[in-house]
Amino acid sequence: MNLSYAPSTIAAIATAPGRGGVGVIRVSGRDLLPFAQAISGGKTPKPRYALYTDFVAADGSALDNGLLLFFPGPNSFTGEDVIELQGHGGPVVLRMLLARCIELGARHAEPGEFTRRAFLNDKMDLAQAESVVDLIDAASETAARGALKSLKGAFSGEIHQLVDELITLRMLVEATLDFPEEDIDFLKAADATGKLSAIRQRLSRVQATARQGAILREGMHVVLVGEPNVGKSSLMNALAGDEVAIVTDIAGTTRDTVREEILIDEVPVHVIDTAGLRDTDDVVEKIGIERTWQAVERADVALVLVDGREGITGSVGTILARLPERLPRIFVFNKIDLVGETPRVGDEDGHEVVHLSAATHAGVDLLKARLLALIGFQGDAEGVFLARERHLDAIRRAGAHLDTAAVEWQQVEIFAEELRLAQNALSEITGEFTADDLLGVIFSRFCIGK
Ligand SMILES: Nc1nc2c(c(=O)[nH]1)N(C=O)[C@@H](CNc1ccc(C(=O)N[C@@H](CCC(=O)O)C(=O)O)cc1)CN2
Ligand SMILES: Nc1nc2c(ncn2[C@@H]2O[C@H](COP(=O)(O)OP(=O)(O)OP(=O)(O)O)[C@@H](O)[C@H]2O)c(=O)[nH]1
Ligand SMILES: [Mg+2]
Repeated sequence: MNLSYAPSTIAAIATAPGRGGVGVIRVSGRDLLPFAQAISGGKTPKPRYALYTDFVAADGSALDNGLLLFFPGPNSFTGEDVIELQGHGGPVVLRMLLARCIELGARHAEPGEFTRRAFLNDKMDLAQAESVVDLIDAASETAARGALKSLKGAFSGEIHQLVDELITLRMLVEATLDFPEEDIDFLKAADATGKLSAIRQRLSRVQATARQGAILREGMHVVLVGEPNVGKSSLMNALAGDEVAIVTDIAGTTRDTVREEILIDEVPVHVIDTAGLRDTDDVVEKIGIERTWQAVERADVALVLVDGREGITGSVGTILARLPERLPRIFVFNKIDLVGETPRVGDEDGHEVVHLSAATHAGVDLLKARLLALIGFQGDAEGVFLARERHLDAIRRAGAHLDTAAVEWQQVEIFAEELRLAQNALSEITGEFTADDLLGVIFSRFCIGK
């Protein structure tokens, strides 16, 4: 498929670093039967059956014993011959086995190279290859189930269906290009715009599902900001359900940023507690406050905490002035227990507010629900397949081309061109229309051995 691709034999430890019951080395390449015979001391493995054997060094001495699996291509994970050595899971043993594989002519696999080969050999498309990593990295059960759906082709199937419908419509439109006099009547008779709008609607449904999937995968970064002593660390602990940050009544308790990943309804949320913002001469506190601003730069949502008894004061205004305009924020009126208020959410003076008590946890659930709503998570993860920002971007571009096509359909050449561009954008998702350098970026983010 790709001529620059030279299929040398690659090998890597496939199991996680460290000690484990069993450790697996994976080897992929062409014609690996001699390799299997060499490492097993002359045995011939039966394809796809476990062979219990010594793994032997060049001098015939045993390096380890374990199970050898031989998957002759194309019926393997990569589509090439694959050998698995399932040995004892110690780092030293595995290093010795890997060194032996290198001695037998393999080279160290690059990150993602096994999956890349699976992609290049048409064992899976690009969205499926990406879902392999997403499955491994899944932060929640729902995310893992969604990733497996994508791995099994649910997302790719939706995209292929859309592409097929686009191709059918394009054939119709391109055919009329040959008969310019009757083109518009012809397109009307064939209900080209009706077909286009059906495709647009299907795309919108896929987009909505993919968006939920991307949220499940990527989660959000929430930063807690406010003046000292308003209860940021207390809220951090309430969200985490654990004493992760130090709480005292001394202003300036938190000096460094404290991070914790929590799940809200299966959505991974990275919560960042920060040093309270004020003018100070304390050198350490100054550095802490600098870090607060750095965390703000990278956040998706800011929770601006205020003491509920004081509300949004002038010094809060100074903080707000420095928040990036793009950053969505929720004002948290904390310590309502001290004034006997009940928790509530709402819109006050154009600000989204939540009144709660970090100390008693009253209202913390309301805050969690607002956070999910803010990033557009709809709570129902049933049927969601995992997707990435890259996919959403491609879907958005395809949608924009379809929208232009719908407006310009009477200019048949533009109509045809916009349909073609929409199809290309969608094909980037499955990798039929993807530049090599993008593939490099995608696979380099895999771990070694995958
Ligand atoms: N031991 C082991 N476990 C593993 C993997 C592996 O590589 N080795 N996997 C690595 O990710 C995952 C499973 N993925 C796999 C995907 C395809 C094939 C395979 O042999 N496919 C052939 C035959 C299919 C069949 O018999 O139906 C093929 O596609 O032609 C194997 C593993 C998870 N568990
Ligand atoms: N009654 C009551 N006290 C609270 C509440 N939240 C925090 N506090 C108290 O307020 C004080 C300051 O809380 P922290 O969570 O350390 O405040 P902070 O914003 O992290 O402060 P710095 O780290 O100094 O910026 C502590 O004595 C907390 O027990 C609340 O909801 N109700
Ligand atoms: Mg604190």
